[in-house]
Amino acid sequence: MGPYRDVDVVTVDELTSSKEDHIWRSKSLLGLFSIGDSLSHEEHSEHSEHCSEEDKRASIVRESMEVLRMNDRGGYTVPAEGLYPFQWNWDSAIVSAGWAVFDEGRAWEELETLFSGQWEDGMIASINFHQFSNTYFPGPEIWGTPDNPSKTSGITQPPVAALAARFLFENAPTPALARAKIDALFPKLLAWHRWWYKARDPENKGVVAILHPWESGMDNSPAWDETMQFPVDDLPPYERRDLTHVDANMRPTKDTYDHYLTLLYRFKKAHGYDPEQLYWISPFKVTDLCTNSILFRANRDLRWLALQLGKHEEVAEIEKWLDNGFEGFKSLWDEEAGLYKCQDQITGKLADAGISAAFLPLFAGVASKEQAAKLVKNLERWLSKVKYGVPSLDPEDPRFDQLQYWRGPVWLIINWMISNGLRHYGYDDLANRITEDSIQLTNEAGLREYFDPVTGAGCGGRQFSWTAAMCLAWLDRGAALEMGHKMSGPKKHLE
Ligand SMILES: O=C(O)[C@@H](CO)O[C@H]1O[C@H](CO)[C@@H](O)[C@H](O)[C@@H]1O
Repeated sequence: MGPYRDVDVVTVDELTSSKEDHIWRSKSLLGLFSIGDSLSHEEHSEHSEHCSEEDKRASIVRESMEVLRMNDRGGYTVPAEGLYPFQWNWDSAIVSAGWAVFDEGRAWEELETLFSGQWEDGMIASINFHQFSNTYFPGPEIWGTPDNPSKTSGITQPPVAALAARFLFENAPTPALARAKIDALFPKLLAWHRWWYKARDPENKGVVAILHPWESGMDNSPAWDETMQFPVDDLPPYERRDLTHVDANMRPTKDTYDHYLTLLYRFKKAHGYDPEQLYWISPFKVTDLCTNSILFRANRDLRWLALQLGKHEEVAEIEKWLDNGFEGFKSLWDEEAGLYKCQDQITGKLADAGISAAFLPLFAGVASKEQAAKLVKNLERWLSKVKYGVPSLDPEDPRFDQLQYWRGPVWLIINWMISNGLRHYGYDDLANRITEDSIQLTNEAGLREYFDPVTGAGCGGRQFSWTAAMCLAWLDRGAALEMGHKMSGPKKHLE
């Protein structure tokens, strides 16, 4: 039994001693997306010297709501028109928190639609293909998963959904609705988490493997440069669509795409995406920090939900995952670098790249105070080299590229997770710097997919759903709630 049994936020202190439970317990009462992380609307007013800044944020809130409505395809939200025309897994989970700020019913619907594509074995795929589109490659005809026509991709993405479900449940203006929704959703969330351990940790390492860079969500990260060295197969000719929407210098190379597709075709042709086989045959098998940090954090939130629902057997099952995960994370710590690293499960080697996911164990709550101090030292060094944090790669790494997708630019969803983690460990000043940078980036460049950490320019897709959701649920939550309140009449204030 873990010492975290009676508290609702797990930190290393709670896993190793119960001395500081009361501190974390009171912090946790502040809620998930708002753990002191956003300045409230009032604080914004006090701190803002210029009225125009406030007006700017009000217009960003309006635009964020419009972007979600514009990208709404009826029950699900596409990440961006044209570039990503289907329902993506972790995008949708983040986006549901954005909807929750002004449309409670629609927020639950986002998660329900995501789980409507759940595989029999519990997996939630990286992409749900609800409607036809020819603006994205590879689409359903290429994936060819066992459903005919293919309803989903054949791989997964970081399990953010339990975090989002807790956020929706805990902050629900209509508790009875939330209870009914969570009663139905909980078994599906649990089945997905069980799938992770069964399909991706059959050797009981405590940490799970990803089998494709697309599963990490950080698709083009230098952390995969070495692990992607396997030879590519003879591939059917293919035509990329991403380059018709976004500059080639912001997207992965042809060689990288050849590797992505080699994995896809091997998984499809030889093994029909059978997870029990994929784990053993994939030439790419990595312990990814992003996935594992999110899974650990999601287990904490799933445990919290299980406690609310009185599901004690399930609580015990989840606590076992947390205990094993805590042990598993130890193999990912690089003491010399003072960073967590991804690990190649085939060679056992830690990746040579320091990536932004190195700081996500703070979000998971799995780092010790000593490890947190070392991470912070690295983070401060990174931030001293760029104007806007947090770059997706150490700016002193020779591979750093301020425009290339996941090889330098800033993503707001990662900023939120890092700043949230920093606050848990008491690094409020650093968390504020990241929050402020995120505000400046959206002020200057709008709701872009990602941002140049050196110039602040917007990159990738425009009117991007998860960036809009991060403004609504994190950066401008106070203002968004107020605006939502005016639009839809009185409802319970969430803070
Ligand atoms: O580039 C792509 O085609 C897709 C493949 O899943 O990934 C990007 O785009 C997806 C949609 O926003 C994200 O979920 C991923 O994390 C990544 O940034």
